[in-house]
Amino acid sequence: MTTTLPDPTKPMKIGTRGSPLALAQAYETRDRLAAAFDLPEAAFEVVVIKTTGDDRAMIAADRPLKEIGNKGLFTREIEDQLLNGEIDIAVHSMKDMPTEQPPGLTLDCYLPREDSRDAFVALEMTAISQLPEGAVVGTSSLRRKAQLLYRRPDLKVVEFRGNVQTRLGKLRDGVAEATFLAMAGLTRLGMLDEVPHGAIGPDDMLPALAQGAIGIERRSHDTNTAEMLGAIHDDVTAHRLAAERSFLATLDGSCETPIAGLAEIDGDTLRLRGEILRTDGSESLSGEISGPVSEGADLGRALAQRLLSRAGPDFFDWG
Ligand SMILES: NCc1[nH]cc(CCC(=O)O)c1CC(=O)O
Repeated sequence: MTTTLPDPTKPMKIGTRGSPLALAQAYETRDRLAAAFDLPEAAFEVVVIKTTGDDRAMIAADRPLKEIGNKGLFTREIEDQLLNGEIDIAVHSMKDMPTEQPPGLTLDCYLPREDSRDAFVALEMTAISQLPEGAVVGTSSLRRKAQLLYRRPDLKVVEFRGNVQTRLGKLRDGVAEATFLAMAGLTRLGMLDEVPHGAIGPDDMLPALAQGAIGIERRSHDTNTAEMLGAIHDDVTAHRLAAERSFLATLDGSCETPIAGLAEIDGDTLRLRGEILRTDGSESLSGEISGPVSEGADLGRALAQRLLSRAGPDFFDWG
């Protein structure tokens, strides 16, 4: 395929956070674009942008994410640079993306989705069921905490953040006996072999909506870039995310609310499973819906409304 870069005299600027996982996602995007258009690496520049979510003081290790108010926490500064024209595209983990984009920006390009499952990470165990009575588990995810306590009310959950090495260090130091990571993150970092883990299938625990998917955002009027992104866009991922993100949007959730779900496609049929929980894990409501692949967004809304109608008036009192 041939294309003109937004400005053929300058590299196309790919904006991303600076974490190892974010960089791996940006390089994957660059490599797919380079391959699709037979361009050299030098035709692209990866631009690292610091976000509020990367600010260590803001995100003190023991401060729960929900206190900080996380909608857009990892995206706002990147979107500002995109609107300013400092970068041409922004690469995001879809699981961290608010369900609506700011005016002027469009997010409709998805790379083929990686493994959507969670990984149970522990030094000598491979599944939640192996945790001894009363064990301590580290996670900062409200969803994982609620799902875990719903299954195992005997466990104790402590705040746990940091990169993969930091977390493994904490396990070795005995801060917790186990933690969770996304399989997609471990895979993209090439760390599946060095991190002891067991994959958690969706029948045992549903992942976060959009987990494992990368989305690429652009300026809405930048038709040249839109055309380029079309070459690396994955339609199957888009259909799955249409269902998952409309489910999430109807529940008005974000990555840090106890909502889980997964859409899968078999032939012409899309099957969406979803779960909402109380933060303390005392109650869980789950359900599923199936229908034509092309009606994913309607299915997501319908499943969300079904769960909402079953939830008591104070179910969403997430404090
Ligand atoms: N909320 C942080 C975050 N956002 C995306 C991923 C992993 C990669 C992905 O799900 O695409 C992670 C870390 C984790 O959950 O282990």
